[in-house]
Amino acid sequence: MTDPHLRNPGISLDRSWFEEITINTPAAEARAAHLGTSRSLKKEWQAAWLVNAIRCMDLTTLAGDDTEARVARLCAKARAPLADHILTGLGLEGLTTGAVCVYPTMVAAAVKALQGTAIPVASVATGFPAGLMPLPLRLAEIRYAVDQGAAEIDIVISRALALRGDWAQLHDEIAAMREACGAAHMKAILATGDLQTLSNVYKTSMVAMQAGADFIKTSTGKEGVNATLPVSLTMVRAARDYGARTGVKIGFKPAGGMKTAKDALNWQILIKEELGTDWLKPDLFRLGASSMLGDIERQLETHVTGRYAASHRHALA
Ligand SMILES: O=C[C@H](O)COP(=O)(O)O
Repeated sequence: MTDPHLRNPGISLDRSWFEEITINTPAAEARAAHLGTSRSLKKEWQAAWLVNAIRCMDLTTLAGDDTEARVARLCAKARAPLADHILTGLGLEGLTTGAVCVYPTMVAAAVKALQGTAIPVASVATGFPAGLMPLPLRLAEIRYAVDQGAAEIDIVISRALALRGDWAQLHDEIAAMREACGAAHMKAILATGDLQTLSNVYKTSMVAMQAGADFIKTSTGKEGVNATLPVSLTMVRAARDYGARTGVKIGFKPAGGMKTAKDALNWQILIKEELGTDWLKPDLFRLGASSMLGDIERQLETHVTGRYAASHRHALA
């Protein structure tokens, strides 16, 4: 993240901010469906929004067979996300992704591969993706990733605490994680596919922000259901409510299962309509995705050349 001042100091747990809240699921679903159809973007605007999606992308690899060589290739893509002729055709230079996101043991390789750039390395931590490790080990993993050079830490919350409404312990855990992050910005992954209701999503979002999360993030990419628009709407409204009470701007990161340029547009429309254009920058918005860049690159190539490109030409990410 480029602006070190954009931090959320957090506050003590205050249940009155969320305890009485219930989210009307059909209304949230209807609003989300409307967002996807409400705008038809003109070609130039569409290209500009797709370029912005790249700027805001946490280009991710989180696979059991990750290697330093794969991470190095991913970092090369983060440095130069579009082929030269597309970049030139768009009249751009110096475009990079928002960050690269990897497992803790891959942070050093990513830092090395990104030397000489301002691209931050984000690391998942705290027993990603399930988070089912003793708290001291989860905190030690954060410190390890920071020590390796991660500038951003994507923690996972304890779903069991959220599901049984143990907000005090959830707040304490997340606050301890925030402290372990030190200067690294903290994104709190709620794993919303595990949280059962949108009301739980709202409450958990609020507790994570009260505990000091700089960003709230939907999913690990490993739950049965990952980023959806109704869940995202619920989370950004919680972020808006937290901002109205505290004056602190919280970032939002949808992640998991987003693969298309259309997804990139839909989520940006959601952010613009709910939080405003101020949020459409890497300090406050990230798209977490391992396989969305290829489709965006194809769409931008079509825009520049007027011809549709075959998918094999943009194989990585
Ligand atoms: O944080 C990012 C997600 O893990 C990426 O999920 P994905 O592989 O479904 O794009």
